[in-house]
Parts: sequence; C-alpha cells; structure tokens
Amino acid sequence: MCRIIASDIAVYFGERLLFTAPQLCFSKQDVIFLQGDNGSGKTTLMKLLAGLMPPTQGQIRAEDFGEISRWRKDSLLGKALYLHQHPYLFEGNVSYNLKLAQRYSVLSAAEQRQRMSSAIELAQLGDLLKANAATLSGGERQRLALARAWLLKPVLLMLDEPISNMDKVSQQLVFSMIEELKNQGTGLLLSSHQDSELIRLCNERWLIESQTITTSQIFIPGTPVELNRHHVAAD
Ligand SMILES: Nc1ncnc2c1ncn2[C@@H]1O[C@H](COP(=O)(O)OP(=O)(O)OP(=O)(O)O)[C@@H](O)[C@H]1O
Repeated sequence: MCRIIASDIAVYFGERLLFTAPQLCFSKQDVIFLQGDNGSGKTTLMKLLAGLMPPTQGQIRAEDFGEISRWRKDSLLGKALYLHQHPYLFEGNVSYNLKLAQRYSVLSAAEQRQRMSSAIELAQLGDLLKANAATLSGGERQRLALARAWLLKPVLLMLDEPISNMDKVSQQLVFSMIEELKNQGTGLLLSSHQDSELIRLCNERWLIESQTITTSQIFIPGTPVELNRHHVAAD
C-alpha cells in the first residue's frame, strides 16, 4: 500500500523545538484530521511529508509508489500532494489554471475529460471559467485549487485548513469534494486549528500539543475497524 512513514522526527528552527513525533504513517485510504493551535507546526509537518523540507532529526520515507520518474526515484517529492491554505494560482483565467494542471495528469484522455467536467461541476466553477484567477475571492481560489488537485486524482493529498475563512456554501462544496475524494480512495490529511466538521470524514487524529505529535483512532459508529493498519515493519 502506498504510504509515507516518518520515524523519530524532530523539527527545530534554530534552538527552538517545534515538535517531535515517534512514528507517523500516512497511507492511501487514511483520512486523518491534523489538529493543533496556530503556530504548532501543522503546515511544517505537511511540508515535511511532501518532501519540501527535511526534518532536523529522523527519517521520512515513501513506500510502494513505484517509480514516478528517474529524478524523483529516491525523493518524497511528487508523492503526497500538498495544498497550501493560500493556494498559488497561475496568471490567466480559471479555465487556463485547470488545463495547466491537467498537463501533469497520468490518467487516460477519457478519464481526464470526465474528471475535468466533474471538477467544474463539484467546485461550481462553470460561471467562472473565463474569470481572471487573480480576481477570485478567497473561497473561490480554494475551490479552484482543490479542483486542480482533483484533476490529478492524487494517491495522497494534504489540505491545509481547507475550509477556514469560507462561507457556508463554499464550505459545503469543498466538504463534498473531499468526501468524494475519500470515497475514491485518496488518502487525506486535513489540518485545522479548531474543531471542524471535517472530523466527521476522518478515521484518525494527529494532535500537535506540547511540541509532540500524538495519534489516535476515531471510531465512526457502524464502520469496521481495520486492525493493525498502522503496523509498520521495522527496517
Ligand atoms: N522556515 C522557518 N524558519 C523559522 N521559523 C519557522 C519557519 N517556518 C515556520 N516557522 C515557525 O514555526 C511555527 C509553526 O509554523 P506552521 O506554519 O507550521 O504552524 P501552523 O500550525 O500551520 O500555524 P497556523 O495554524 O497559524 O497556520 C511558527 O511559529 C512559524 O513562525
């Protein structure tokens, strides 16, 4: 099963310890709620798992992804997609942003077409296709960014505060897209600095508190619990 495993990691900025974590495992089909106060290190953890920065101590490795490309062979880059809470959009209109993202898709042409129309419908971007991305509201930007990720059908996706600062309508649209990604088997890591509706979708919680990351199961009534799913064979 595709997964990213962090072992005995610690992150320091200068002398300051941000957090430590003995063992974290983020697998396809996991839906994890990452909770911690502002400044506790949620974004930093996502950057580590995306391979955008290394931990100060410890090791992070990817398993079972196959070879994406030669230059990425030993790298975490490109394995878990990370969406920043203030997403970067390309200069141009909404349609251009979607088409540019699709260039990186490895799906068949038919599936790409199908995902493009479902992305536009689910994110309700139909009336905005010709709008300049720079003029979009915060909620519309988030919806466009999630639609771009949707096009790629990622194995693992990390969403940083995906429904913060959104009105109810945008929250509901994003919530539905996340739920749909979950149903399709995408592994999700969803961060929030507060209690959130998102936790209803999750089967695990990672909590950053007192500079330590702890993990616990979230038991959803009526859902079978898969035993030993977090057992990681020692190297
Ligand atoms: N490159 C860096 N150098 C020094 N300090 C940093 C660096 N990156 C992050 N920090 C600090 O680490 C802390 C954690 O930042 P991070 O963005 O990971 O927190 P967060 O939990 O995502 O916060 P929020 O909920 O406010 O988004 C902050 O105090 C931040 O200023």
